[in-house]
Amino acid sequence: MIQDQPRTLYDKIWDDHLIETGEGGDSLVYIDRHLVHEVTSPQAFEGLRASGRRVRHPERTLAVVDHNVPTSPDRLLGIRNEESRVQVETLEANVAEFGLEYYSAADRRQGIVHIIGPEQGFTLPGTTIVCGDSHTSTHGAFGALAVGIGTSEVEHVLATQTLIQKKARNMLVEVTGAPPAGVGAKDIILAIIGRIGTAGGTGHVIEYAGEAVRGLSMEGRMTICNMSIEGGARAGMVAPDETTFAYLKDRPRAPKGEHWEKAVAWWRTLGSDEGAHFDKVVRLDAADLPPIVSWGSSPEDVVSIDGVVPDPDEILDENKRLSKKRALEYMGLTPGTKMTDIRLDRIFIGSCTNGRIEDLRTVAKIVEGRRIADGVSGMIVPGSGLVKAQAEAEGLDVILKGAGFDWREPGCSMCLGMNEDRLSPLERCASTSNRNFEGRQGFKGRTHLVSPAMAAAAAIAGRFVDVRTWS
Ligand SMILES: CC(C)[C@H](C(=O)O)[C@@H](O)C(=O)O
Ligand code: SF4
Repeated sequence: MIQDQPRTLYDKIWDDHLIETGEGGDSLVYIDRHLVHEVTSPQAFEGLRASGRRVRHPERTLAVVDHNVPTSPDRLLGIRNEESRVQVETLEANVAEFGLEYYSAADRRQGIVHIIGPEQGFTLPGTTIVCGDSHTSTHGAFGALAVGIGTSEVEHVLATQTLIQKKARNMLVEVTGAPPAGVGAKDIILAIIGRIGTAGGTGHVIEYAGEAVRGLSMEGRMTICNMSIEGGARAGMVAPDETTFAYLKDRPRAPKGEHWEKAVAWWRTLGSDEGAHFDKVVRLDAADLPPIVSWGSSPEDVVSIDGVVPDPDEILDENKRLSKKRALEYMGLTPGTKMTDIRLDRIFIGSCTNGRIEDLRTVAKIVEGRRIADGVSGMIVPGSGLVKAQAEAEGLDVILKGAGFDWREPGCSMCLGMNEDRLSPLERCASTSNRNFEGRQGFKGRTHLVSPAMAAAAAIAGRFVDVRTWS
């Protein structure tokens, strides 16, 4: 390791955690934090049991239920769906057996795994964080190296607190300018994925930089890093700064007193050095970025709100043309249709992409004193119990319910419909989540990925609208 070479944020965290590199580049990396949820952990715990192992560092592990929990007000009475109930009960038995800290559905700190980590100060700059979940990239917003892992790797981390990885390449996404009113983090990341495609970040860790990223709150940075995986990247990161420190200060698991001062001093050194090498660089100007809406069944299928449904016949590559044609068919859309003419049946506001307090404030501001359009139903699922409590303390729930939204308990919910929150076949939904795959929100359901502002305005108008000019 040549220390005087300029290094990126990713290089620095990698070097700090590297234990050993073997043949072919396989490296053993130390893992500081491990988040666990009910979907990807059962076989991992089973593996530990089978080999008679314990969890190496229970204090570095935090477990929560999120994917399978109902979001209805009566959810503590029990889970009706057998599969979901078994998954939750299995996690509960495992955390008890292995002595892990766990937030159950009855705990007000419970929520989506990628929302509770930052909220508790479990997610910290300069750390390595893993979770058996692809959207672990969210935590990179804090200047952490956060990667999603598979179930066998979950077992490996539980048993050893290490992980085998190959070092990825460095990619810089620089977002200049300040976005116009009504345009935010979600539009920025959708635009980036639209530009680079779902494979654009393959083999890379993306660092997001530039004025527009610096200007974002931690919530906005999390939204961007969250969807790095949708752009194919291993992880996404933002160098920590004053915004990061202000967010983390006094969080339950953040360092305190003298330790805090020392930590901040170290965190300040983590940013990429001047002249550090990036293997790939992408630049985007946010200054004239329009609100972005997805039209197809991949997060790269995006278009400006003032655009039209694209015509796949114009695509030269045959495979791509056929796949985009199929996407349009699935979505029930015709090329040339103005995006603002697309009518909606459902609105879903939530998920680890946009289920945080800032998102709910944005929505409340837009819908205050108005009503959801006739024939449209809207559901708001706070990302965690603490987000919900904060929203209620601010009176947002009253505004949202007053507008006709269903105000739910926290969880992943209709982001992927592992609980009973699902679209019916052919229902069209404006969703603040991150994936618009076929069937993602319910069999034959049609998902359009949008920002919280767009979802709110679309709920009122009953169709997509240009939130820059809509009032
Ligand atoms: C269930 C889980 C493994 C999955 C993921 O890894 O991302 C889910 O969170 C998702 O968003 O599709
Ligand atoms: S909210 Fe959606 S994307 Fe996030 S962890 Fe849950 S299912 Fe995955």
